[in-house]
Amino acid sequence: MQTIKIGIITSSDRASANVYEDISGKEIIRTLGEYLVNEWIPVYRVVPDEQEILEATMIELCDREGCCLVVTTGGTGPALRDVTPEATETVCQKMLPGFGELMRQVSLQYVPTAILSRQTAGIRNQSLIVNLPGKPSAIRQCLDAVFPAIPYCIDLIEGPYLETNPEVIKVFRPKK
Ligand SMILES: Nc1ncnc2c1ncn2[C@@H]1O[C@H](COP(=O)(O)OP(=O)(O)OP(=O)(O)O)[C@@H](O)[C@H]1O
Ligand SMILES: Nc1nc2c(c(=O)[nH]1)N[C@H]1C(S)=C(S)[C@@H](COP(=O)(O)O)O[C@H]1N2
Repeated sequence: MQTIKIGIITSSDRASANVYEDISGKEIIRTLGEYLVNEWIPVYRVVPDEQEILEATMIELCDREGCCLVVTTGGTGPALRDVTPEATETVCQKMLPGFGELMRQVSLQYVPTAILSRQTAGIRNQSLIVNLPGKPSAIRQCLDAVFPAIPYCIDLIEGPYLETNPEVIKVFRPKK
């Protein structure tokens, strides 16, 4: 059986320059490790907020590394250098706007500035790309909201069968 790979991309000028430690990317890896019962390998990159670098990194993780899922953090806001949603839209053939809609709705329970995130998700070939905000606390809040739909989404693009620990998070697969 093929190894399941999941990509994690942190888009942050300061984390990529080692001004601060990348807590958010590591929190994605930790959270997915709690959710999944499958064996999986993280493919982790920390890059500056540069659209070309983000696009190249997403393409590398999807096409060359064969990640079925790529989760990004950071660069989703209105700041001049925030370009993660643009990079995601450029590399994806199909967008899944429901991911951003749900994550913003859930995040509003925590911060009124949740509406400032343009986070989205989309499909590139057989990979699902999901954007999360940069704040470390946003990672678990957003993943807990959307992860129940992710394994079925990956089934639909003929990726690996993801299984979770139901005591941590329950996934939903409509009965065939
Ligand atoms: N990857 C990360 N790891 C740890 N803390 C982060 C990370 N990303 C953001 N933060 C924290 O959240 C705050 C707001 O994040 P935001 O994404 O707006 O940063 P930013 O101003 O775009 O800067 P940068 O791109 O250099 O991270 C940051 O000031 C930092 O304290
Ligand atoms: N759950 C959650 N969502 C959140 C936030 C947060 O702290 N928690 N911060 C908001 C803020 S202040 C901004 S500017 C946007 C974009 O953040 P980003 O540019 O780091 O991706 O995410 C928003 N969404």
